[in-house]
Amino acid sequence: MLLRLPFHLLHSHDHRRPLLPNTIAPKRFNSHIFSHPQSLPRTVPILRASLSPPSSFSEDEPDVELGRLLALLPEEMRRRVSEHPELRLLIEVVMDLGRKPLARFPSGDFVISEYPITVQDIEHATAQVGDFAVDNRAGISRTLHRISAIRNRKSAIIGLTCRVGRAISGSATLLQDLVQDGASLLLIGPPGVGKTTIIREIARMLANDYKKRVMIVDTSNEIGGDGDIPHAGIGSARRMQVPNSDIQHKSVTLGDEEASRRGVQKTVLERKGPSTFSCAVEIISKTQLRIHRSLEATVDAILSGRFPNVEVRKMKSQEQEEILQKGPVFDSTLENASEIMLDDALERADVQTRQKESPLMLPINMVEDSSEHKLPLRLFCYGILEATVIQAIKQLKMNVAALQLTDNISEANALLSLQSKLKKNSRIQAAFKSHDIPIYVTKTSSLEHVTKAIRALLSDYEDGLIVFGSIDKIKDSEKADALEEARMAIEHVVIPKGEPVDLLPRSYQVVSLQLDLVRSYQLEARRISGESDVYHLRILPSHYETDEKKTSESSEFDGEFDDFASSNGSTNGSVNNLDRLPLLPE
Ligand SMILES: Nc1ncnc2c1ncn2[C@@H]1O[C@H](COP(=O)(O)OP(=O)(O)OP(=O)(O)O)[C@@H](O)[C@H]1O
Repeated sequence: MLLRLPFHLLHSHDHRRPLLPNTIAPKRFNSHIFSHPQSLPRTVPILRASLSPPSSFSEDEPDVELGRLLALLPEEMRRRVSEHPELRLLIEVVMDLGRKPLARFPSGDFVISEYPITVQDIEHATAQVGDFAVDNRAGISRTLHRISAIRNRKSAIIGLTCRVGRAISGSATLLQDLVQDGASLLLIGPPGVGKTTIIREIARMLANDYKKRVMIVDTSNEIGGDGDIPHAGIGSARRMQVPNSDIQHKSVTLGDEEASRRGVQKTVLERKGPSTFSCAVEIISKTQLRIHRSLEATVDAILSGRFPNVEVRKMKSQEQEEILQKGPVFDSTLENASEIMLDDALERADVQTRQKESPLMLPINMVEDSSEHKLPLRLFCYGILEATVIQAIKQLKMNVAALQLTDNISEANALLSLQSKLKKNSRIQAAFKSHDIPIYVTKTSSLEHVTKAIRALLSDYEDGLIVFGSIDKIKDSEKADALEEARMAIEHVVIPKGEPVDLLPRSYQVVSLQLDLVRSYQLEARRISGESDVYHLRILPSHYETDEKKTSESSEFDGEFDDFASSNGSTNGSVNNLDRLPLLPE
């Protein structure tokens, strides 16, 4: 099995790339590579694993392993943490120079000492761990603990995060069938959600339960533990250490240089070929996952602004209750698979954080329905009261969710207008015509006529005469290009340099997609009309106040109808002949 990040999803830890409105990229993605020693490029099938633990699993008693981590602390701090009632659930200890040390538990942070961390405290800790590799991580021999360093500008260590590592049998239970399918899996999740733990467990299952020859390429010794003898948590899998993780990642990472080159040239990143991974797993919490069975379809969907189809998997609540009743289990001494530590509060916090932070993480309710999700028909009304339309919808006894009113042309699938009003407004006609949006007119705005109009419109829709906007007709690659161009401009110029950027000219619909992306970064943009129905977007940095912005605010189209009607000079005069519009039967 090969676990790697695909080109289009892999970013350095601090890159943020929201692709959907109201979401921010996860803080980081991690990758680990497993490969079969005899046939490196091929993926190795992962078979269904039984849940029974291997006979010999634990390197040492869990308390002994935890003790090795606590030994990094000065004595008084060690005593305070050891007395904590949730000691066995300890997640990590944070020691930052000049600050009070913290112990992180699922229930929250615990201040270990009122005295700030000194240089001596940090030296005491670092003296007991192995060498820090280029990724700034070190371990403690024959344990799964991981120590990450923060350095100052002169490279001296000024902060440590001491993460407790545990081998947990059953942590990969929810992925059994995927493991069995043998597909390449991409695991995505925010820090500390349990990716490493799952990968370790998959390796153990493969090696011990299925007698596969498994080689773990262990980037920072997180999976097999530090030292030359791997931790028992990987079972009989073998482990290959990586001397320089920089080189390993350069096969898979889009470097900053390359990224800025692309940004400057306004070329784009798109899915050029098949993904390395057939399937992706978003780890929402220790008890909940989202499966993207076709990673390619997910990426295509997100790039084109649609919601991907996902499968949500949760541990059964009964199982959770049993676990909670039994109490959390600290380490690999688990007797059966259901004994996985659960903490409700932690889990809820995980879900909430992720909904805010990740481009792939969609609101739960949206995700769960996404496979049956049917888009509503969006109607732009002109010269007809909204109340009349709503009444008509009621009269037709149709599902209100199936038809929505919009005052944004870029979203509309159809225009319903009073004939006399439309005749007088050539700009609206031209705007709808240029966007290839069908126009329906009624002679009066009475309920009867409006109802008939909507009935006719719906029947055309069902017959396929109205499509979901012409945006659907645009090639996915064009949408992907445009979105990537906007993202690059935002992340490489607008945000870091505080400068406005003009994007390449695009069709109105594509510019609308770019505008949505810009707004998801809480930035503003102006849609500027060019020749023959071509527009381009100018992305403005936050707090960008110039005469140009003020002028553009008053004169350029920002997607709202009124602005458009008053400013779209390019379509002025190209009046559609109203007589050729479909006039609804009275
Ligand atoms: N199923 C589980 N039950 C209980 N504890 C778990 C479970 N999975 C992981 N943990 C614990 O949660 C902590 C974080 O796990 P892990 O290091 O695997 O996360 P990660 O996603 O790989 O983190 P990072 O992104 O920071 O490398 C560890 O202390 C681990 O022991």
